Amino acid sequence: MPMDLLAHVPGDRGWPVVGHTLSFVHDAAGLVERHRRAHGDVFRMRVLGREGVTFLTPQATREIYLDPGKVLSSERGWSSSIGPLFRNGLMLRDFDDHHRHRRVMQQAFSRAALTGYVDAIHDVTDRHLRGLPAGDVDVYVLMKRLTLDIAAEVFVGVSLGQQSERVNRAFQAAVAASITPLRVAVPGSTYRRGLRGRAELTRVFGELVAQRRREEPRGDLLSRLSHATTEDGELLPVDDVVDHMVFLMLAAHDTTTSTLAVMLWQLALHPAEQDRVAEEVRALGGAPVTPADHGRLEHTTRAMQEALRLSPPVPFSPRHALADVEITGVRVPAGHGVNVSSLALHRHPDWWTLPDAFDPDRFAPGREEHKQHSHLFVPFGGGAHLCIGNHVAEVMVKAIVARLLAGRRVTADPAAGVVIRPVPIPKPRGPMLLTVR
Ligand code: HEM
Repeated sequence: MPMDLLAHVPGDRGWPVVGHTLSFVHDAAGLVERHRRAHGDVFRMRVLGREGVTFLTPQATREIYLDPGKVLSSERGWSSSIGPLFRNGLMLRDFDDHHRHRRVMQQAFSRAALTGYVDAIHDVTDRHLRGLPAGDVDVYVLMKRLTLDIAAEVFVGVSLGQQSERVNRAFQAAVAASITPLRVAVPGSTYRRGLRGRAELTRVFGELVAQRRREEPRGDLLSRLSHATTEDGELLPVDDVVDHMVFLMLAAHDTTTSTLAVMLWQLALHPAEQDRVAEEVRALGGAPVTPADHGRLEHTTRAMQEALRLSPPVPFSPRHALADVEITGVRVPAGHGVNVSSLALHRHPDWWTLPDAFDPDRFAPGREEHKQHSHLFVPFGGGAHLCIGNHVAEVMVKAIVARLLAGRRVTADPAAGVVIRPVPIPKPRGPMLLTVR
């Protein structure tokens, strides 16, 4: 029997072969909470074939994200779930290679680029929501369509039109495949559908990158990335741009959809909070939301933070120890996983008042619960892999909420019993119905 190198870490190895994977997929929050209650803030788990240590303290989160010894691989951490499906994306690169690609990609996330995206986001949102009829609507479905259209027009620079449904299906198949426990491409399997979806996305983006390179640079993200250059003044190979774009769709689309759905749902359940947001967004007078407006939209900002706290779109950040490492004094031997969990940290009872309650004022001056530690509230991660799209996400979420709530009111039935499955990216298990008036 091989030596158990994690014997010093509390916890167990779960079921034979699958470990804790099934509980993780079906109830990740419950699984982590059960482990926390039984073992404290550091415990072992075995998920999707990776055996590792999960840390639930902000200090450990800081040490893991900053990784001063450069021994924690994001690529190896993420590849067991999204690897073949979202290969070579920025999060699936490490150290110098990651740094080189991130510098190139940064050109598509500069302040000037963001300014260009703002108007386009506003236009698509306006077009979508202008004709929204009063009545019941599934807010998750509505937001998913809207963010996909934004991704198509603002990021890809095309109206995907008839291709839109196919691209969306291909994309969803790839996302679903990323957490399926059965990771072999047998006919009819989720994993095989995912690999086919990936192939379809590669084809569509391959054609688009070639097209952008034949054209003059334009304002969309794909064009910026297609024309971005390395320090030596060279363009990235087409395959790299395609891999980055497919990954960006993953990183940008379901994350903002989930944030918007949770935020609007909570505002529907909390009319007084909705009033405060509505008053602020009406004061904008229909102008596009820009990064400069964030100061004026303080209630909107807190409501967004609270949605990100309760339902972080990236609930876990897995890493893989390439060498022996000590995190907050706990030894993790080389070859094992290391997990950060914003999902658990954001509701940790030692740090937050009534952690399950929607209470945006916990972020307000005077309380600022999130400031107890630099790495307690980490919806966008930290360190070298900090979300590159955080400003885009913020503008997008606020622009959509502003457009929706400036002239309308949303309500929801508190007894509807909406349950959100947190992994891989939060999604309601059934309809998430809002009544729009
Ligand atoms: C509310 C929305 C979003 C949330 C909560 C979010 C969260 C995150 C988190 C936590 C990470 C780091 C994961 C890790 O270290 O393991 C990350 C990385 C990343 N995000 Fe976001 N994200 C959001 C929206 C976006 C958008 C809109 C884009 C692009 C337009 C984007 C692009 C990326 C990219 C490219 C990375 C990888 C960065 C790197 O490895 O250097 N994200 N995101």
